[in-house]
Amino acid sequence: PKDIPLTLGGIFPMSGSWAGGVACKPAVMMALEMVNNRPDILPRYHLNMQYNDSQCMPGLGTKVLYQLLYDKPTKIMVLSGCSSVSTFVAQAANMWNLIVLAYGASSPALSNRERFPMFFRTHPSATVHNPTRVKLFKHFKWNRIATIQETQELFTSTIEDLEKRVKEAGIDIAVRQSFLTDPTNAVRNLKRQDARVIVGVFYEDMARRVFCQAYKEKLYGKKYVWLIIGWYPDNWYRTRDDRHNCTVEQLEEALEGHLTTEAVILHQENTTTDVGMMPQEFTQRLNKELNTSDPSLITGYPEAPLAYDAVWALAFALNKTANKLAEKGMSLEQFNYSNKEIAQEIYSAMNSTKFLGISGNVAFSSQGDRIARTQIEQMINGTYHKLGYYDSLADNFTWFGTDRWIGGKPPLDHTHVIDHL
Ligand SMILES: CC1(C)CO[C@@H](CC(=O)O)CN1
Repeated sequence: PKDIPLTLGGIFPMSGSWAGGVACKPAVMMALEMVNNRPDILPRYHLNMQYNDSQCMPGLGTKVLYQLLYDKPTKIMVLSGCSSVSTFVAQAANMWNLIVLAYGASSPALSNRERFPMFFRTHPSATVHNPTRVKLFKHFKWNRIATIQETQELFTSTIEDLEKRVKEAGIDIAVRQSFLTDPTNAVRNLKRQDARVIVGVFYEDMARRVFCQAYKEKLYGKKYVWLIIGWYPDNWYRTRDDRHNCTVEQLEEALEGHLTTEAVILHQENTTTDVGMMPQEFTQRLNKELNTSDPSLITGYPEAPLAYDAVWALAFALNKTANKLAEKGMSLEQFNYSNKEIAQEIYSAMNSTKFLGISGNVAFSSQGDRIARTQIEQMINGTYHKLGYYDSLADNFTWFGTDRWIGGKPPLDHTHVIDHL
């Protein structure tokens, strides 16, 4: 019987810059219930969780971690959300030999085994877009690229990673612009420097200002292509926003034809998974839990599969560890904060994670990053259309050929003589 308790620590952002805990906590609870009902997984153990709210703030998140550490019983692993909190929690928890598993952290800075020796995340790093961007540059023979970014660490490290990858591919980032809150000059400079293929990385509120400025500078249409992030909420450009003075129609005109990349974090086929239910069933049950008419308006709803799969990842890893320890006459309940040996066993079990979850295949890179597929879309007549997928691990590029261009063909990456004819 599952009568030995194992307790997880849970840190959830219930408010703040990314309140993803609102949808991710229910997903975690659902997974715990499912795992605890599986006699074949951790047959002797019952998984419990003590948790608290970080408000997506690193200081409060750290305080929550210390409370979890000092409150009995001993925690065996910690689940975390926001990048800013995970950056603090993953460094501190390591001092107590705790693995940290993040379901909502996208910052590229977290891909660093020196700083975060026992960190894993089911949420892909923001750099997951970059191999796909390079694949698109090659597909369209674009060798001269421009970038524009909001000055946030998340976007700075994403562009740095992109620069590394384009250099390897013999592609040149000829124009780089950044802005803090007002993109006017940055967009104007893109126009002056004849940017044509433009990668833009910023949060959605800034995206509205960028494209209002792009409209005014006429930095759109048949000679240009923008590649931006695909995880903004649908109709993000229709949101009322007094920080720019463009109409929705003007934004739509500037946005026509742009491309987006985003990680696929919900398994596309409704097939059986290794995690107790099919994707559609998960969505139905989560919608019921969240009890709202439009769950897609709840922050963290897209990431809920990542939180659900995080619990299964740790359950499979703890199960593997329990079996390994039994061979040595040891057991999981012997884990404590000064026991490196058991922590090392859990770490290597996490490293070899591989299962089909609600969010698709779950596996981690050597730096603990989620390995994920990306999907490519294009805005055509105001709505997003799927253009293809890219799996960088297998270098598998699926292209539907459904891309449509204002000038009837893809734009060139720089001025050609024929432009003037
Ligand atoms: C795709 C997004 C919105 C990126 O930010 C993540 C939050 C974070 O990285 O702090 C959540 N998921």
